[in-house]
Amino acid sequence: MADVIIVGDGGHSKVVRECLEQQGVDTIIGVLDNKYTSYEKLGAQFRAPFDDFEQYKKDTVLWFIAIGDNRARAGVAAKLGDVAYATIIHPTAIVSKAATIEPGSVIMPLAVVQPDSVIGAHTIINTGAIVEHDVIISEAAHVSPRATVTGGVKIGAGVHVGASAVVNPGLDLGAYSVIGAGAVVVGDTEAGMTYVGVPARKLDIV
Ligand SMILES: CC(=O)SCCNC(=O)CCNC(=O)[C@H](O)C(C)(C)COP(=O)(O)OP(=O)(O)OC[C@H]1O[C@@H](n2cnc3c(N)ncnc32)[C@H](O)[C@@H]1OP(=O)(O)O
Repeated sequence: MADVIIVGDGGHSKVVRECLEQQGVDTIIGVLDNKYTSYEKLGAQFRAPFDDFEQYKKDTVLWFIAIGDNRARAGVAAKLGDVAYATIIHPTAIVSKAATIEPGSVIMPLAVVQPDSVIGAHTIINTGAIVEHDVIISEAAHVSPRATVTGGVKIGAGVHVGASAVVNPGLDLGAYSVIGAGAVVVGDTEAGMTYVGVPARKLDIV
């Protein structure tokens, strides 16, 4: 049982906190977000500005960055430096014993992660998403609700797979590429590019 500080107090944070509470292992002691201008107590927890994070660093505390935007999440991880992170797995998620979930990641309700897959640090496997066998996900990625990543896919850092999208087997998604909601990805994606539709095509850059 560890004390956890959550960074971020938006919609994604609400869901993360619910997952952590239902996991029933660790206890949230506070939430940092720059929407707060000073330290305040809220029941058994505190709220405080994120910019004050240095004063909350302790060997006994775990952190969790609950910010939905992939670049922002990665940026906060870089700022926080060498802290320890919680790993959050909702009790209804099915995670293979042969899968690896790196710290700072969350596996949301009803998600599935199959054998020999690796979920990199600060990654979100959102509600009902499926990550099949042998999928390697780098850090700060997001597989959105009900998306399906089929076997042997490689997902680069910061990739966002939109809700209900499908990624065909063995593909390689370049860092920070974005897959639109409902897309079916049939080829590798270029870093930083956005793909939509069935089959998925690169969006023209204006
Ligand atoms: C818990 C949660 O809520 S997790 C949240 C998960 N979020 C998602 O799944 C959202 C994923 N995001 C999307 O699908 C977005 O629409 C994106 C990223 C693909 C595109 O967003 P933008 O860059 O803002 O593009 P924009 O909305 O201007 O659309 C550009 C064009 O692509 C089309 N388009 C946008 N999204 C899609 C899509 N998912 N499928 C097909 N076409 C699309 C638009 O109709 C538009 O076409 P047009 O130029 O012919 O008019």
